[in-house]
Amino acid sequence: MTELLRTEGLSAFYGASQILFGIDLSLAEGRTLALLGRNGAGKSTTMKALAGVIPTRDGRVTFGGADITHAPAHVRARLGLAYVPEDRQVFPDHTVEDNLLIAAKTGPGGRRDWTLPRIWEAFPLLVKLRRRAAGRLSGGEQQLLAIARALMGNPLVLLLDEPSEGLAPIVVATIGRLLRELGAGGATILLAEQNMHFCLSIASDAAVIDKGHIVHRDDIAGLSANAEIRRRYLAM
Ligand SMILES: Nc1ncnc2c1ncn2[C@@H]1O[C@H](COP(=O)(O)OP(=O)(O)OP(=O)(O)O)[C@@H](O)[C@H]1O
Repeated sequence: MTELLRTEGLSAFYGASQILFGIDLSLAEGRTLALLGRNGAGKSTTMKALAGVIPTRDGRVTFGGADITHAPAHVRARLGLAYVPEDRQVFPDHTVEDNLLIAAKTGPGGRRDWTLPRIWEAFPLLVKLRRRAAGRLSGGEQQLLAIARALMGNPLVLLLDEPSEGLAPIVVATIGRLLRELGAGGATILLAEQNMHFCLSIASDAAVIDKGHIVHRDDIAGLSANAEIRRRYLAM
């Protein structure tokens, strides 16, 4: 298995407050890794540090073998790391279609797997919304659009920060189905989530974060079977 993304001893701060304490993660091509933890555990901070939105104070991040520890966000994006933040950040005044077209580009190594027609095929819900302003979509529709927009850049890795958060169960199920299909199609995904149940049929691997430390690693089935870890770190 080819390792695509790796962190070693990653630490990050907000001002003087240390939030991440030596995070070690490894994501291999074609795998979906769920980064699970409670509210405030450090999931979003890890995703921001990987996306280059906040600086890494200590440690090392490599992507496709290249050291990107101090690379700015736009360089990481160009190398094929696509980040979908918790608040989605679609362009509210642009239509769904324009949001997608703005993001269209050939990926690393000339990848062109994702085009507008293929997005319409994979996201049938977006087809009838194509002329609607993104700001007028529901939260779930915006989440789908944000994932579709990330794919339009033909990335190597998707970083998804809590895609199920705050959404109705039926929408969560739609997003779950989509991520499962992407994974089955060979996508490589890092998925930050509080909701382990959402990850069960999507992720292959799991890492549990608590107070800025990785406290447990397993495959997702192993984590699901580990009542003690779930109770201690996921409150479930
Ligand atoms: N901009 C910020 N400035 C200072 N502290 C922050 C900031 N953002 C987050 N924190 C703190 O960092 C810690 C980790 O937050 P983070 O958002 O990474 O957690 P999380 O696991 O993603 O939780 P959530 O599910 O609530 O998003 C928390 O203690 C939080 O209060």
